[in-house]
Amino acid sequence: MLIQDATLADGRVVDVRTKDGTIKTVQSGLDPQDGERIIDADEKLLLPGAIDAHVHFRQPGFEHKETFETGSRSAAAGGVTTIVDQPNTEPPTTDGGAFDQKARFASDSYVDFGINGGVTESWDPESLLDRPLFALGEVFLADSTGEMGIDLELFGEAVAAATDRGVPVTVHAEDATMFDESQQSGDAGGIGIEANTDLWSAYRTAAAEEAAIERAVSVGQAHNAQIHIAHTSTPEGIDAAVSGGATCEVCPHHLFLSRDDLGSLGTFGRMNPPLRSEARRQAVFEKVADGTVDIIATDHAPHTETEKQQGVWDAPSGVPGVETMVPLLLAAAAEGHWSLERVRDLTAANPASIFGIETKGTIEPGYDADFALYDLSRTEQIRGETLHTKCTWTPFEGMDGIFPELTVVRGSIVYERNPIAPPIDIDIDDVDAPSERFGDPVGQNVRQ
Ligand SMILES: NC(=O)N[C@@H](CC(=O)O)C(=O)O
Ligand SMILES: [Zn+2]
Ligand SMILES: [Zn+2]
Repeated sequence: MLIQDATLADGRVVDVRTKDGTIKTVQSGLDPQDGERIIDADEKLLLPGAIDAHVHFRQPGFEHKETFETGSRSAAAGGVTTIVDQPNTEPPTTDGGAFDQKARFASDSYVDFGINGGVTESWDPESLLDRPLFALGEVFLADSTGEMGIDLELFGEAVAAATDRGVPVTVHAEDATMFDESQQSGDAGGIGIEANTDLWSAYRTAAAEEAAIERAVSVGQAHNAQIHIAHTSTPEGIDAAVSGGATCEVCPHHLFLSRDDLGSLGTFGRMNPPLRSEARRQAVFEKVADGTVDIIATDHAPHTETEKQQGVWDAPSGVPGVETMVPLLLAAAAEGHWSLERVRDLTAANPASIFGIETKGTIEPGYDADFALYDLSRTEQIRGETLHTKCTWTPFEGMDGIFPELTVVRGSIVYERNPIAPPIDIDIDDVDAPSERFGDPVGQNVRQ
């Protein structure tokens, strides 16, 4: 494949030649070779495929919410070429057998994947850590979907066991003893968007996140472990992670939404950790823009609309996001909030280097040919009904996004927005949405 005249995040306009799934050459003025597929990028933006280090694709156990097939199509259509699945499935990924079973399901994936292992009282560290885990995590220090919360003693044992094997640990850091129970007697409102979900934000306090992060990083330091704090939602939490020697991630919902949005989102804005005050959101945004935060990951946590149509205390926690992460970040870049290089680093280069995925995250010779092409002049409004996840809704409905035209995984086109030759059985005049096409599910485990 030869991609001609692509603009990289640093502004260089280059040709990119791939061969056998790998980037061969990056320079301008390359001549096409016999039989080579040529893609004219027309100076559109070519980003390394995003690595979303935090998704819940729900398989096995909750296939009505998502599967590797549907979740990875959503990833591909959002410019994400590697996803990392979390362990709160059924069975939970807490032993070698459960890991192997999940790995078989994951072979349906359109994009590359990593599989995390989880910790519960009944986990089997021997067999689990024997498998090619992406990371141990997310290790839940408080209950979230799946009720896998554990105490600090078990956390310490888990960190020690993972570190022995050179495996990084990702942490869901909230301290349930610091939740504000008094909120439970507040006016809960109705169901779904009528629910008073601000109570959820008031209940799972910012202080509970900061305290749990402080504890997690100190356990990490005691064991000389590699700790990554998942979905930090507060500036205090980010500072605690960074000063404690951990890396941290921020999710698009904590970057673009706040408690001020809960009036219209209701339970569709309930997740863990919860949405924070607008002032905290802005401070988190600043820390992403200035490079304090290491990565953006989505915590893509689909639940059906029916499941969300409950009261504030009964609806499940979590929102989808794998398809809208890069589009939202690029739209914000187009508005001048951060550079394209920042987007590239937060979504590709940094996750690759933090988790030691040596062949991904960079458009340079020798790396995997994972990338996506974007037309920065084509901002559109995000619509839940056009996304490819099983989840029919998005908390980002109506917000600006810049979606990819083309997504490539190890040299294979997995998603094409406006195929140059439309499929013959579709009359292009009959479709009002842009036509699009998926390639084959070529996904492989990034750890062998
Ligand atoms: N974030 C959430 O609110 N929910 C996640 C679990 C998690 O990441 O805590 C889910 O699996 O639904
Ligand atoms: Zn979590
Ligand atoms: Zn999660």
